[in-house]
Amino acid sequence: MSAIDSPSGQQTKTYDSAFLKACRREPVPHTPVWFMRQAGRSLPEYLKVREGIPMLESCMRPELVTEITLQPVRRHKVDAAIFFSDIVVPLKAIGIDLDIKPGVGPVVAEPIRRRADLDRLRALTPDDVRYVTEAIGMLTGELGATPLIGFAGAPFTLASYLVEGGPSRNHEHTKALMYGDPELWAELLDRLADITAAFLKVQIEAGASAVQLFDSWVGALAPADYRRSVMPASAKVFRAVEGYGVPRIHFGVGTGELLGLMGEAGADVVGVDWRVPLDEAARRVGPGKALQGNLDPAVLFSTREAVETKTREVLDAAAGLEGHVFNLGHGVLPTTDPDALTRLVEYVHTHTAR
Ligand SMILES: Cc1c2[nH]c(c1CCC(=O)O)Cc1[nH]c(c(CCC(=O)O)c1C)Cc1[nH]c(c(CCC(=O)O)c1C)Cc1[nH]c(c(C)c1CCC(=O)O)C2
Repeated sequence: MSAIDSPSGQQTKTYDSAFLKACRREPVPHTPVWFMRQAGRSLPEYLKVREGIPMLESCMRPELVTEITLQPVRRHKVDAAIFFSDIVVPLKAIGIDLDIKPGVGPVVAEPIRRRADLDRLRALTPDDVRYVTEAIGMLTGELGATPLIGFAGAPFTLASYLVEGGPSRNHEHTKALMYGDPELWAELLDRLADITAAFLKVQIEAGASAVQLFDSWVGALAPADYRRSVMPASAKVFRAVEGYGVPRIHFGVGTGELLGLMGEAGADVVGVDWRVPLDEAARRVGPGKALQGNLDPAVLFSTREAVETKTREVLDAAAGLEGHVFNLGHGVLPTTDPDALTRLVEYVHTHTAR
């Protein structure tokens, strides 16, 4: 091993990567790109290694997690890897009876709706998720200078799965609890904040160099309800990991009206879906934060010309930003042509090279 490849040399190179620089709002050699759900069903090599292995089980096999996490980095040359896991993994790890049903999503056997149900949400310890620590150890060795993003589900989005018992369009049971028993709701979110913070800490201590908090379904709330009933718990998660100095990304869908508050909750980078142009998002978020986004994932089903036009629109809207991480406005759709993603990475890299 030469001096330049020594572990500390590698850490410096990771620190100086375009992705982490953009998160810190420093000048970058090119706009960094990664995709939410970049690992997964859009890749034939993913479908091959996952064959016959249930989703949650695959998250508990460090060698498989390492391989799946590396697949999109190899294929698309993205600027960051995202740890292959799921937002419900820490809940499973503390003993919640749940499964991820193909084509459906997480399904919880006994929903959490009463005070007595809270006892099932015990604290998460690193021992509960040793396979995560092990996988990240393997990954950081393989990734070289490419940063690894750790992640977790935010308290509201986790609560929605737990209270509804599965995916939900209207979140009616969740909102019924939030409006009808604010005290129980606050306790539920506080416990989830502690579990989420513990899960993120495990990932950072194992070597993740950024973290993303997915509050995918929080766009269902009005700003006043978000501020009162959700923001305290999400802010607790961000505070808990502040001292590590790793960038904290905060993402949700349909959050145009919440972008300012989501930044205020404690994020360094605010993720934006495709409904709000990035220059307008920057006005809503205010100074001092980088933005991530925001090409509509469905655009990738269109012609090459349309993809390039829509990509240029995103880059033009981001031109005045201090820090921009290019991403889709939500996850890669499962039937996306992987070559369209590879071309998109190359397009952004060449058209933003400085
Ligand atoms: C809401 C949510 C979940 N999980 C996640 C979120 C937040 C992100 C978002 O808003 O999309 C987060 C997640 N889930 C997965 C990742 C892996 C990393 C990556 O982005 O590449 C990440 C970051 C793997 C996965 N998680 C899941 C898959 C698909 C399962 C499979 O391949 O068999 C993958 C690759 C399962 C899952 N898990 C969940 C859903 C809705 C689904 C899809 C169900 C389906 O359509 O089959 C819950």
